[in-house]
Amino acid sequence: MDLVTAEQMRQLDRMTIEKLGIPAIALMENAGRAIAEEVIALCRRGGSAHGERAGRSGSGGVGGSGRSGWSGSGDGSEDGGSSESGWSGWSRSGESREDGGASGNSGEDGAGRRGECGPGAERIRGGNGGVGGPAVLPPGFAVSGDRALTLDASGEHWLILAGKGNNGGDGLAAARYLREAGIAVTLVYAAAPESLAGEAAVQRDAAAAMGLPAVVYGRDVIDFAACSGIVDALLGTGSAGAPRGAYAALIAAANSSGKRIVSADIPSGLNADTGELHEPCIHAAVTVCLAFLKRGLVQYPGAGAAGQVVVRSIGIPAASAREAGVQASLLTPEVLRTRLGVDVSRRRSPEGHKGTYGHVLLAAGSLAMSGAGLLAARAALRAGCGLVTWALPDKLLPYVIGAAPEIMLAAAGGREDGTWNAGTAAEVLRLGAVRDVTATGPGLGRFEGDGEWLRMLWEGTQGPLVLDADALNILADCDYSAWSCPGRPVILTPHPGEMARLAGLTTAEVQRDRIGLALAYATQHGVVLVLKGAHSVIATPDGEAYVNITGHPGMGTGGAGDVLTGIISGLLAQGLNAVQAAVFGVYLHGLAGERAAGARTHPAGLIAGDIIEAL
Ligand SMILES: NC(=O)C1=CN([C@@H]2O[C@H](COP(=O)(O)OP(=O)(O)OC[C@H]3O[C@@H](n4cnc5c(N)ncnc54)[C@H](OP(=O)(O)O)[C@@H]3O)[C@@H](O)[C@H]2O)[C@@H](O)CC1
Ligand SMILES: Nc1ncnc2c1ncn2[C@@H]1O[C@H](COP(=O)(O)OP(=O)(O)O)[C@@H](O)[C@H]1O
Ligand SMILES: [K+]
Repeated sequence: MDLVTAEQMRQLDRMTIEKLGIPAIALMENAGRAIAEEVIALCRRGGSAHGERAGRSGSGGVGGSGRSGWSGSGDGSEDGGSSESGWSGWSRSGESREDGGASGNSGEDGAGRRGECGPGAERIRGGNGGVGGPAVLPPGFAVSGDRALTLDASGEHWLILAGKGNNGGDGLAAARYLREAGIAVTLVYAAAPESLAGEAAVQRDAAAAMGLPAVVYGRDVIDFAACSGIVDALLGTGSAGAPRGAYAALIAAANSSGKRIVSADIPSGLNADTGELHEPCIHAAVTVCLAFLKRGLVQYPGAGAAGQVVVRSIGIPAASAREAGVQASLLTPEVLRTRLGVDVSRRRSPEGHKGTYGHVLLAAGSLAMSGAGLLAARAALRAGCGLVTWALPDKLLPYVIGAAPEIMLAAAGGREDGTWNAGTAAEVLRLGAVRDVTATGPGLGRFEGDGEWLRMLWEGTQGPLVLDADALNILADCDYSAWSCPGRPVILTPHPGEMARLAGLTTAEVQRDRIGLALAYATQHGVVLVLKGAHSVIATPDGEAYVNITGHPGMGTGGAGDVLTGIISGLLAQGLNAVQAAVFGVYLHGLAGERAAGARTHPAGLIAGDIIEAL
């Protein structure tokens, strides 16, 4: 599933309108219809404002998954839902929605019988809901109605907050479909209706011609208390900066009404590219994202304001995304399989032996932080590599003998107090020369001459090099652009604090636009970059980015990152290339974290070792 910026979205609109000749008003009609269908689906579910949002962030409950409420229907992308890798949160429009969903325009019931359960079909065939329970219909002729746009006996009354741009136009189109579905609507114009132009003005006139009641902010009384839900069509991808004037007032009133809010495209007040929340910003129960997923909807804090995100097709071909230079994707098993060529089933050859699956050299740990090395080494083995050698300071070795009997230990020298020193570089290089991957950083600590130590590894390591934790802090203190590079891949796995040091920014600046920063850093420095944290971003040297949504807040626990280093290294040893290993490693790490959190009495009890055991 592609992730677009507002500018890319404008380009995709233009390409569709100019190259395919699809009129802009047709796209707006599709948008309006999609929004209306999702409102109706929400009404059917009967979700309360807070109930829906609890689903989205349902990670706090016992066994909850951090993405349990995501149900993007995946139109406009190549991704179908797949549960085989625990990806049950996403489902393709109309294929497997459990809610009788919006998108299920097929008149298909939960058992997959076509044409038998849609309200239209029931009426035409005389109904089957009478005394005695559901009748078994004979096979044969059937007709189904437009179930996605039908809501019987609704008693619903929705306010449609409309801005004066195309986002407002989408909302006005949705209002007509809602009215058709039997839902009472009142249009609330943020600006004088006469100020609307283009397609939005066409929608205004169509709504007026249908006799939809309308009020105007600043002129009329707006009764939020009387409505049952709100469509937020104030600001979309054309918004700039914090909402002003009437827009700000309407957003604040909508939020404080406590009513269910369905946002058109993005919650008004959200930066569509970065996920930054302006003040005020709509807090939606559902966001009906049009055509392509906007980057801001997957980056926090924006991801927290969007509620359940549903991506709906409006007639812009999915394939045009690559043509428009879109280089970011949501990480799904489908992307792993098709775009990255990863065997997500992790098949093993029946003839395979430990030599088949590669050998990791891990240079990590020191007396006070030996656990970091142990976690990374064990995680590499659990990721499936054949052998792990853990290089560590001589003085540490006696203390870890037997801690994990599967791991081979190699004393690398170091100081009397069990820490590393610059002189160990030659030994680490010697050990690494006959292994498939070298990883370093967890529990490494800082030491005199560590910059030169890392330079020797950087320039001398022939296989893939994974740097985490203190190795990143060392790197941040070096001008490594001057270091020679033997042409092997480097994977950096910073958390936001480490990223801030690497990029010379504050942590807040790092978090402001994680996708943009990760892409810029990876391409500038020629590295694969894993920017960790909720919705980790993986960026490649050739300018692709992947956003991972597996994981759990319970993973905010010491050592969870060391486990990731081990997993990525273990996958590299098995022959995955650097991008595959980084992306799949992050995905598996998150999945294991979810499983581990689910296995605890409370997810807060999760510790890093649990993630390893859940691999
Ligand atoms: N074919 C198409 O075109 C398709 C379009 N689509 C839909 O269009 C949306 C994009 O529409 P858009 O480009 O018209 O911009 P939009 O988000 O409505 O906002 C612009 C208006 O807001 C105003 N405004 C801006 N910032 C503001 C602020 N801070 N505070 C207050 N006001 C502010 C600005 O006012 P101005 O600055 O000009 O005075 C202007 O009037 C997109 O998200 C999707 O929903 C899709 O359906 C696909 C097909
Ligand atoms: N809220 C969250 N959702 C998903 N993953 C998370 C969350 N919080 C932390 N993680 C993951 O846990 C790991 C923590 O890594 P890090 O901060 O380096 O820990 P440490 O340095 O203690 O090993 C990262 O992979 C991060 O993406
Ligand atoms: K909006």
